[in-house]
Amino acid sequence: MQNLYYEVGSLDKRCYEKFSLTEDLLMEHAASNIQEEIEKRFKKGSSVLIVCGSGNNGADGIALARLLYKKYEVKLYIAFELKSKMAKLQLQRAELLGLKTVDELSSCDVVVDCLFGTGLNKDLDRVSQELIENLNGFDSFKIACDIPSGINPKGEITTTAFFADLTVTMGALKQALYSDMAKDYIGEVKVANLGVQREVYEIQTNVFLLDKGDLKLPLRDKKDAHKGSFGHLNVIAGCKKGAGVIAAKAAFGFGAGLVSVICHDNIDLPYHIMQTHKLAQNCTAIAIGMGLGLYDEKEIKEILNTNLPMIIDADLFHENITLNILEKEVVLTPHPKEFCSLLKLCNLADIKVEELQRDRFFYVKEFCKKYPKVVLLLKGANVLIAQKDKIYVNPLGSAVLSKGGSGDVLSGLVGALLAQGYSAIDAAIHASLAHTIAASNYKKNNYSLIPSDLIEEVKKL
Ligand SMILES: NC(=O)C1=CN([C@@H]2O[C@H](COP(=O)(O)OP(=O)(O)OC[C@H]3O[C@@H](n4cnc5c(N)ncnc54)[C@H](OP(=O)(O)O)[C@@H]3O)[C@@H](O)[C@H]2O)[C@@H](O)CC1
Ligand SMILES: [K+]
Repeated sequence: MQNLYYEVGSLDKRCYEKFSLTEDLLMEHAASNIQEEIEKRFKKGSSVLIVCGSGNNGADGIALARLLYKKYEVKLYIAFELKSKMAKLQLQRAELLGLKTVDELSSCDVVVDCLFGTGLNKDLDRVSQELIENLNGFDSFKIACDIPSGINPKGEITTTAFFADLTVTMGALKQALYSDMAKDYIGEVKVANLGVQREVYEIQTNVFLLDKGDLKLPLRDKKDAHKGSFGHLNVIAGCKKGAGVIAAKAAFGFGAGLVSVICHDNIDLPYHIMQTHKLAQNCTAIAIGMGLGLYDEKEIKEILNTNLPMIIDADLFHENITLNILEKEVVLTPHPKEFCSLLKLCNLADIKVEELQRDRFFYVKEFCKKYPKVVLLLKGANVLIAQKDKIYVNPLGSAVLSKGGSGDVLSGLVGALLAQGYSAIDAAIHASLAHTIAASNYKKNNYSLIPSDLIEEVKKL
């Protein structure tokens, strides 16, 4: 798990004040980290186009040009009149070496984007957009300095952005790199050490980036065990019964000792999954909402009123009945449209999906401020999992999962972990990790996954 920051300007400032490091020194490290990445990948003499803007992102680029000069064929392109004091100083240093700037863009082995970094404070004008689109058209290895130009501090892309193969980000990971919109643009992400180790540079944060190593599987280490030791999940199947059946199968494959589906019609279930008409006496967790459709209000109210661990999904995000349980530690797993509906039900916001996607972190924080016990898992290209003031970002998802039924598998996985005694936040985190890692292990064409494939991959984690 790594720390994420909305802004790092204050961390840079802390370096100057607390460790007596200068801006110049930090910038030298920023540039030399990109130099290292280029030297690892490209042999001497390769051509490197460095495109610089007017601020300190541009200054990083000019410093990089100086570091590469003579070993590589450096083409330094200054796109705008330099404004920052450091950019002017870096250009002076480069010119003293004899390094000349170029007036035209031409395709090179490497393109380094140093147009805008964390200082992007307005929409790109036409000139900047065309410049970025031009660079995107080059068949070069593309490196973004700090953040691909065009992504603003919220992670929003209002017009266009640089398509990086590699982003070398300075000092610490920025939250903006992990918005859904940024996902296609950042490429591989490396953090540059700016003169002190990350442990020293970074301060306490409430936003975290999950990685594969964080996954805790429900492995059974106890030898003296029986099926009751691993809980009993009750899945409430609604009108679209298939959703409940998929969730039940996923839960069984992810370690729940017993799984029952509550359904009033006869359904086709594998022999190891039971069908009942009411909650089992020994039920340890409930999964409800997927495929619910029309329902008997009294029955659903009774189920929601139990104090058992619960995962709530899909149709219930459109129902007032859900408001009654938001003071409890339940797991909610909405996709963006369902979350918009929930925000409206809670009187928090009346927004469209596009607005939510522009500022997912903000709306998740607002919701969790109002309902601090709830664990919210907001689906998306990067899943956000939040409780109270903490947000965990799972960036491991991929388009393989963009299929009907994937969400029902996730509900089953969360339910399985709740049934086995995981806390609500741990169940959401580890189910989401298992779900996304399983999908990334799927070897067939990325359009072909069906829920049973996903469950098979979960079994092999
Ligand atoms: N601080 C440190 O210690 C370290 C900082 N480091 C580096 O500094 C970077 C931050 O530098 P920064 O703050 O100078 O901002 P930057 O991203 O260069 O952009 C600002 C310039 O762009 C302009 N501009 C903005 N939007 C625009 C638009 N849409 N269209 C056109 N112009 C626009 C804006 O113009 P203005 O608003 O002034 O009119 C201003 O001139 C950071 O990402 C990292 O790479 C590292 O070296 C590590 C040490
Ligand atoms: K950049």
